[in-house]
Amino acid sequence: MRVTGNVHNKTFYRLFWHFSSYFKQSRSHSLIMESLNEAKRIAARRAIDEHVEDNSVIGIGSGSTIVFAVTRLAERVKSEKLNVICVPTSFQARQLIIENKLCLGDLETHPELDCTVDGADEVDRDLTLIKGGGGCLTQEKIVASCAKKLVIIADYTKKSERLGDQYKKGIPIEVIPIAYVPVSIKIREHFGGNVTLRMAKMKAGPLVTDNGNFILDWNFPTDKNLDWPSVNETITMIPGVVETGLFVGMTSKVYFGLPDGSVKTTEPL
Ligand SMILES: O=C(CO)[C@H](O)[C@H](O)COP(=O)(O)O
Repeated sequence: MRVTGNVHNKTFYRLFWHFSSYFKQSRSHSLIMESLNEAKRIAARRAIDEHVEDNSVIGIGSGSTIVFAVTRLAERVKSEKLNVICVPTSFQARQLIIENKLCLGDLETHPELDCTVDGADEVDRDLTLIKGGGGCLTQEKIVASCAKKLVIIADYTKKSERLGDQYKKGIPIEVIPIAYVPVSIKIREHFGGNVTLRMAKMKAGPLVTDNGNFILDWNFPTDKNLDWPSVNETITMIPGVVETGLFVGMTSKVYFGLPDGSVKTTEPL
């Protein structure tokens, strides 16, 4: 009887320890998520308040941070009765614009935009960006290239000195499906590093972009001092490459939401 009692006690304490460490971990995970979401929200809000005015055409980026920007934009359009046309950079952005009852435009009717607001996966000290973590880089770059300003909104984890310091998933590159192997080989031979085909989640096979293409993620060598403008140019010239997630010399201003509830802004020198 005593032996059985001890066994029960041990099992009980093991289970107790297991569940309490599980709850501690998931509590700290949700605290981090809350802090990141709050940082995204304040950055998005400031950017929309400072860059959107009546009668403007705004590019709407993709990702999780842009959701906060669209929410704020919808609030302002409603309360201030603003006339704003929104040009999406992805299917997700299009849905956000429609769900928030904003006015949907496109590049055929509005080829010149006042401003594009978008997120980023990483922003280095020169405001060179890695974008495309969500697979929407090509339309994001096209829309940004048509705007007078590209305003980036991000939480504090996206800020880095050099690309690759924070974002470890590599540089996304959109490719025509038949070309994914030769493009991967050429990038590896030219610059080194590792190139992987991005796979879909909840669907067998590769991820297919809004444009019907594939995404390669290039984990570039971090021990070399890569010159991003020339890297971008070289990769873009490889037949089969549609666009890279490297945004060089395009950023007008970055809004970083910080953990203390403030927003740090950075502009090109
Ligand atoms: O480039 C993007 C999508 O292709 C996003 O802007 C980037 O991935 C940032 O996303 P999030 O706001 O979720 O951090």
